[in-house]
Amino acid sequence: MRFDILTLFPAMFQGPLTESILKRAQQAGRIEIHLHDIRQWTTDRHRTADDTPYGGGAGMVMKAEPLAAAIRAVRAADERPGVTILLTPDGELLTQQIVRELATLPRLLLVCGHYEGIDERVRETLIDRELSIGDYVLTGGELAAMVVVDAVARLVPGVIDSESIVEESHSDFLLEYPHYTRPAVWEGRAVPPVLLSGHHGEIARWRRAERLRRTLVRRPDLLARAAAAGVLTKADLALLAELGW
Ligand SMILES: Nc1nonc1C(=O)NCc1ccc(Cl)cc1
Repeated sequence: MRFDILTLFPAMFQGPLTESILKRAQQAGRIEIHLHDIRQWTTDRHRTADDTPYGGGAGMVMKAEPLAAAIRAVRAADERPGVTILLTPDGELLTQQIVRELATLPRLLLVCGHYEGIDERVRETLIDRELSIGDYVLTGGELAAMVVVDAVARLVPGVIDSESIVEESHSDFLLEYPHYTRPAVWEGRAVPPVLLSGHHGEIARWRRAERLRRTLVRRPDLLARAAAAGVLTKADLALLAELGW
């Protein structure tokens, strides 16, 4: 899978995309990440990528010409079809469902907005989808783009071991079960005995029950979505009834 990131601050991506899992995934050729500095497509001496807003008001707006030229040039750089996404607070809220959908694409172009916004005419003509990583405002779209790359790349085959993807939380709307490792007792707190029992069926039932209980307590909204999606079994519903759901 190929990721193209269009940004005014390519240097911000050193670190998250050049370390650990994403670094290994790139070295293994599972994913490609190309960074593009939007200023490369400015045409004036001052390399102007933003300007004051029509109608007045504070802040600056990203100019249409350089951004549009950058998007068109980057799209043309690879024949694989891609979806062009703007990261912005007023986009569709990113969920694991959307991440899974994006991970099936051959290519993603991520446009990192900045300042007060980008010229609306670029959004109308060149942006396919607008995504937000949450209801808060960042200084720009770069961190959001890193989040999208991280979440999507980890679902690309071969990037992480496939069994941990199957079990992961939010894959079926439910939160994760609690995890433990050695020592068996830490500061007087013992690991739940069932996990040391070797009874794999009981362990699986305990873990499922913990996922349901935690989701009920922490994210009842997700539980409702799980029910609506039909991913709760009769045993789940019976247990949830005991928990008062
Ligand atoms: N929350 C978020 N989820 O995705 N992006 C954000 C975010 O705050 N971006 C800052 C920002 C600011 C201006 C423009 Cl034009 C675009 C993006």
